[in-house]
Amino acid sequence: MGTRIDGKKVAARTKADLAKRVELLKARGIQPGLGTILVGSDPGSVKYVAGKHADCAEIGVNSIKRELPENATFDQVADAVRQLNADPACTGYIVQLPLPRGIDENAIIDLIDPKKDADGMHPYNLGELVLHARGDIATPLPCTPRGVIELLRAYDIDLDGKEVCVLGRGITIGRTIGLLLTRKAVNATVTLCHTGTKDVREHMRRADVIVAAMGVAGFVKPEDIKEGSILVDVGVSRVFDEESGRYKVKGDVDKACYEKALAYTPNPGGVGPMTRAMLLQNVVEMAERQL
Ligand SMILES: Nc1nc2c(c(=O)[nH]1)N[C@@H](CN(C=O)c1ccc(C(=O)N[C@@H](CCC(=O)O)C(=O)O)cc1)CN2
Repeated sequence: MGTRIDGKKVAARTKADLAKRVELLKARGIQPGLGTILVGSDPGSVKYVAGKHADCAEIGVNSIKRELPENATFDQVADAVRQLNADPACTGYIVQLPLPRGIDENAIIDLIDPKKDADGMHPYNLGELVLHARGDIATPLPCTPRGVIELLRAYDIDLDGKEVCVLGRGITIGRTIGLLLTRKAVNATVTLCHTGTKDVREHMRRADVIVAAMGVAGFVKPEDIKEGSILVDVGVSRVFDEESGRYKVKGDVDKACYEKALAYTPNPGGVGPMTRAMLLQNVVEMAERQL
């Protein structure tokens, strides 16, 4: 059985460290404040946003909440974005994704002030990431990819020279994690697989590390992975559980794979808590840049 990589534990340690940094910021007259824009009432999004504010309270960051109805227009969402851009109490903010159907997410993300882009998803910040393969980077990094890398680092898993197979081309991780994994400091080789990939199982079998982010419950099977691989499960599906009579989060990795793996992130309890911790880290770093 591979090592279980405990995202909750690493996230708790990260938050404890961030709480100290927030104290230092406050002592120097800077109060960080995280804003969230939530449009509609998707139960997952409502829960994630509530979690973000609970995290803020835990480490001493102020919360600014903007909620809009499911039928909000593009202009109403854009107005909320412009207000947070202009609000000095808001040092960083996010627009919770997905937005209701019909609202152009990319056009909304474009309107975010890159200096307040706590998700690291604005085209300017993604462009900075493309440009800076080496050295330090002073722009916010996308939270989920950063969370994956920090989580593996916390378990001394060195990605230098490793073959990483990424499954899924979504904006929160699939499209962006390669930019972080291929930075000189990480030095991994990345293959991005998606619905157009011819033999995805062949790619998985070759990989040292699989980052599964497709949202297809149990997609990665034991016969698809090599002995001693590292499995990072980011996929989220809500599947009805007959035993408890409730919907439960199921990842992309079939639990039977854990026997064959060197290490694996459980789901839930792996990358999710790190996504939240990295959002706070971005907020704290953005505030520290004001010093
Ligand atoms: N603007 C953004 N929207 C979305 C992002 C994002 O990073 N920025 N990512 C996801 C949702 N997300 C954060 O927003 C997120 C997802 C999951 C978790 C988490 O801690 N999950 C728990 C399980 C929780 C459950 O039971 O449902 C876990 O994995 O242990 C945190 C944040 C899409 N939208």
